Amino acid sequence: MTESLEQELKTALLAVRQAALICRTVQSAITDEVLEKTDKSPVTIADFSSQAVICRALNKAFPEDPIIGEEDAAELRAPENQEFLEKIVAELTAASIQDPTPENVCTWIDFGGAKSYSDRFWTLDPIDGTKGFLRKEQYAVSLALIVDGKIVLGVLGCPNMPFPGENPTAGTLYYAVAGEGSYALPLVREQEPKRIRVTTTADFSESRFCESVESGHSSHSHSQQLAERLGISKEPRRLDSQAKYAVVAQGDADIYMRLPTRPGYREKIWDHAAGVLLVEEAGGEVTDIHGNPLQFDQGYELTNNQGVIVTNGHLHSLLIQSLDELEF
Ligand SMILES: Nc1ncnc2c1ncn2[C@@H]1O[C@H](COP(=O)(O)O)[C@@H](OP(=O)(O)O)[C@H]1O
Ligand SMILES: [Mg+2]
Ligand SMILES: [Mg+2]
Ligand SMILES: [Mg+2]
Repeated sequence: MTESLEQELKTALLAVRQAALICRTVQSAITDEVLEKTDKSPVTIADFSSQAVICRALNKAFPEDPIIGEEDAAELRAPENQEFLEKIVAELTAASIQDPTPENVCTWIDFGGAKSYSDRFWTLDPIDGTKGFLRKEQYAVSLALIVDGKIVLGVLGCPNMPFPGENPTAGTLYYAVAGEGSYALPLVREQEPKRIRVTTTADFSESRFCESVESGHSSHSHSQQLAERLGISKEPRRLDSQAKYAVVAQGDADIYMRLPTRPGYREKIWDHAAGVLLVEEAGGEVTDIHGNPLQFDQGYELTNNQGVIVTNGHLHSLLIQSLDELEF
């Protein structure tokens, strides 16, 4: 292990595990506790609880490090959302988090309020795939450390991804360190991590791809066109969140396509950073739809990139070539 990142990895694994277990408790209990954000997307008690727990832990261990997180506490501070905030306090109390007063909870969430690039920062998606979370399907708690524009550490907590040999509800905790490979372990307990690797599939006719459940996040019509051109006949696997990166990293699919639904949308760094390192360290390749590397040194968005293409490496250049012929 890169000696200098040992403490970072330990802190990140502990925090993501704790947050993912809180999310699981909330998911099993609620269906309707949703706030609507200004962009109309949903956010739940679990999103806020997860961000609070992880930012609190990071701030304690690395007080100098900025955190670019998806959520902020502005709406929680509004008087009409006091009851909602109290529910977050109750979840954190039940999880034995120390001193979760309403004020502290808002402060912890807002530790994740950095917006711009710096030489060393964390990026956090407290629940990636909130829509999947609400459907009781896949979602992920995603945390990555970026140093000099390079992702050096990524942790992905996936409470609904089965770990081989464990009870299907055990969930999986994935992590990768730059230069050290990608690993999986059960979410519920300490165990020797298992190295994961991408497939060696080199033929599109034998390949399987995955994509978003939400056609508003990734164009299903374009991926279908592309699959026809390339002779991909297997049905796509549709699942929410960065669990798709994990699926490619552990060899359960060969490709993950995220094809733009509208030209102006820019991907958010917290939707990708941990997943990208997980796939790269498992031997795969990640670029945008033009074949350019994703640039994590632009702030909270991938300003210079459009869409995302993830493969086992063998299929990458042909896929990018075929994409060039489609209109976006
Ligand atoms: N038009 C769009 N194109 C691509 N991604 C989008 C999008 N609108 C929202 N998203 C992102 O899609 C993420 C979910 O990805 P997926 O569809 O793969 O599950 C959301 O993360 P959150 O659920 O954290 O808000 C959100 O950031
Ligand atoms: Mg969201
Ligand atoms: Mg997300
Ligand atoms: Mg999110």
